Amino acid sequence: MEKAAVQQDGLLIPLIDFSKFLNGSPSQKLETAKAILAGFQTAGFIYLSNIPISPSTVAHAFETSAGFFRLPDSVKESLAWTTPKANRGYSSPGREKVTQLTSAADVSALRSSVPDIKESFEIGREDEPAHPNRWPSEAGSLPHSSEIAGFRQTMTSFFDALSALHTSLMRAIAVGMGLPKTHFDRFVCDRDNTLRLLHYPAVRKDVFKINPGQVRAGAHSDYGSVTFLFQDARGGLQVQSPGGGFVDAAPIEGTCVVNAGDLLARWSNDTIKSTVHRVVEPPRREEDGQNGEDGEVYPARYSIAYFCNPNFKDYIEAIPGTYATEADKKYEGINSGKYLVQRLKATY
Ligand SMILES: O=C(O)CCC(=O)C(=O)O
Ligand SMILES: [Fe+2]
Repeated sequence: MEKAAVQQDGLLIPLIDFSKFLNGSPSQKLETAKAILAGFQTAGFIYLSNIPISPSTVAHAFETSAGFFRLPDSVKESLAWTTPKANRGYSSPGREKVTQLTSAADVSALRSSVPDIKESFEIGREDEPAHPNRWPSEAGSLPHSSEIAGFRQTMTSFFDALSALHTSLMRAIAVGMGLPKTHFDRFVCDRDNTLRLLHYPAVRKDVFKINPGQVRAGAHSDYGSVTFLFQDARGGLQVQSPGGGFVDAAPIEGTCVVNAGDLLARWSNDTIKSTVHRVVEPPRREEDGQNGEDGEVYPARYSIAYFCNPNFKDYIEAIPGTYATEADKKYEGINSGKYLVQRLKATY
């Protein structure tokens, strides 16, 4: 029986040992697949332990990501995110504004706009000539070369490992639904996924007091099929409970969080949930205020998300078994790529 990773206010997010789906007995495989599907159907979120990506690989990806975000702003800006279709490159929405809060004018500007306090870098699949990734130069002669050594290699191999994990997870969902294990293989083979490095800079604690609406990442649901999310030990991720409040989805070492996105909800005829989540300041800890360890500032938080999608060229209509008759289908079929570009256009 799996454990609960989160259990509060009617939200139960299961913690599932993925190795039992990959390497277990036939009955363990089936039971695990059913638990995964049930987690997506009820919470829209699960935690997976024992994924076939080693903790040292994940740690190395985090170190490499931190090196990227230490690059001079001018270098990062030269790699700026361009278009929803390409969906690759660097974004720094509202960063200066929120971390250098000095004047009353700044405060009121912040009140009215409340930008997310985050910067991100998006990486797509490499074999897409129309939209090349925006890699920083790793030339040894550059002043920042030590920050960025091996960046491209590290991120492309992390992308590859996650795309294999995506295929395995979709197999678990297929088995959970009583479909042939490889049902979704043909929908994920193009690897039209996005690896997003996220950095939430250190921020003064009073920013959150002055503006109660301030968050590190605003409430949203993801767009695609599933998202794999690796978070550091800071905390701050919250998931909406059935009652509408937000519940902490605390980091659990050695796990990754996986959530279903809007396109999978639609694809599943709403049998799977795409649940709203956000990132706020870290939860208050016992030691806060006693030894003044963290002082006036919340330390930086890093996370890495891998957004998975059905192949952009694919036509997405209700998965077999999620409807009894044609009249039960809640949505028209839709092209995956078109749907996702529409959604991205609305955010950027
Ligand atoms: O950083 C996180 O923990 C969550 C990020 C997220 O939800 C997103 O980028 O869609
Ligand atoms: Fe998200």
